[in-house]
Amino acid sequence: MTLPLPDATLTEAPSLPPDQPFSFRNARDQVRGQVCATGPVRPLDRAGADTLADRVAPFFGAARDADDDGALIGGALPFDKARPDCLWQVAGGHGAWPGANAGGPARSVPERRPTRPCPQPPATGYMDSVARALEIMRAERGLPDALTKVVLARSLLVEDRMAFALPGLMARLAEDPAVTVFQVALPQDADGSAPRQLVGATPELLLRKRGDSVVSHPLAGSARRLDDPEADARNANALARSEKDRREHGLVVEYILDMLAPVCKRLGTPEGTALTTTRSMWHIGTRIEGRLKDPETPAILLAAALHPTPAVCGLPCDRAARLIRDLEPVARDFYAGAVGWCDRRGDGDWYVAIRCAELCGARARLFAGAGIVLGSDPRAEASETGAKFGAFLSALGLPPDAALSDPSLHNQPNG
Ligand SMILES: C=C(O[C@H]1C=CC=C(C(=O)O)[C@@H]1O)C(=O)O
Repeated sequence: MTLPLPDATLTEAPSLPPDQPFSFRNARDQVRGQVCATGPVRPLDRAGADTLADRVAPFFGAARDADDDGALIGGALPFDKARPDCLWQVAGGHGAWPGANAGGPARSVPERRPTRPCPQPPATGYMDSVARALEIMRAERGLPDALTKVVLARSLLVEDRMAFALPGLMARLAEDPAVTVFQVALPQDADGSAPRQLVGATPELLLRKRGDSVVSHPLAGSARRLDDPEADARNANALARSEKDRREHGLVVEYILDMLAPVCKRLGTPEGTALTTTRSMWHIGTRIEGRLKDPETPAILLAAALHPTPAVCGLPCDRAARLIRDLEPVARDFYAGAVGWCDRRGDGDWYVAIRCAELCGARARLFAGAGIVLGSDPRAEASETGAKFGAFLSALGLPPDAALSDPSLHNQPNG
């Protein structure tokens, strides 16, 4: 059973707007690949996605008068769209990149090493949840409304003696040019604890909008990168040929195409499906391109409509979300939500909030999930989530395979 999240309205302390409400850096995008909020900063009233259009309307309404003044809305939408989001309205996006202050040439080596991560749930508990989801899928096979996919996550708690230093962490995450490194300031808890930040290095573009053009690049189906080039290539080939992974991926592409079709006059996958890679993971990816019927539709609303895709939730969406709530012991909050920004023209970039952690002072809670479909193996899915922690763990100064050393991941296949 997931521990319930506290009611945000009761527990949040009224806090000052943060100096750095959000920043994004994508090394491969030369045009708008770096967006770092710059003040003055105003929080948007926090509520669920059903009121998002009304809450952002004044921002876009001002566009006609301001005629593209550089102002942005950005931040994070939670995994559960009924929960309050965390959005900031700022004067512009040309502020300082937090990672630039990291200093020192050897960014890959942080000054201190935190304690060993504590898995929640332990790998065995995660495997039990995967087995339970598979049981449900097998029992429902062929029925209308049958559960066909659910993305189950687990978390690692990492504690240090002193607060994590954001600049060094972000600089180390940004060493991989294949990811978008991001930081979003989250609302502070009422107990006056340290400010909370969502920090990550996501490989997955939920939605990019420029004028009437939209792009989404869903990823699903994964394999771990290996140091040995031959073994690494074998892993990639096995992933490309895996019927289970291609099926797991196809469900996400189909879902996004179905969601975008009503708002697009043209829509397709001109590059087809291909393997993509970060420094630590192989993924199956498909670039989806479309032309909007109404180019004024803001990116933030399109992203909120698409989210959560079956890359983070499952199918049918509401049933998968309920199972996630029942089986995951730690509430996701903003993990597996969406992070991004949007300008007054409605252009913007929104990413799937994965390969990330919630930082609060000297505590970091990392999350990683894996898509479960018929044919998934609980131990392999637990290992996959272990591998997905790798990039963030090494940015924290821990061994990237720290979540893979659990003995239960190396026993004989479970039945
Ligand atoms: C849910 C996560 O990854 C998603 C994105 C890419 C590949 C995935 C997979 O193969 O299961 C997941 O759908 C995560 O990293 O926490």
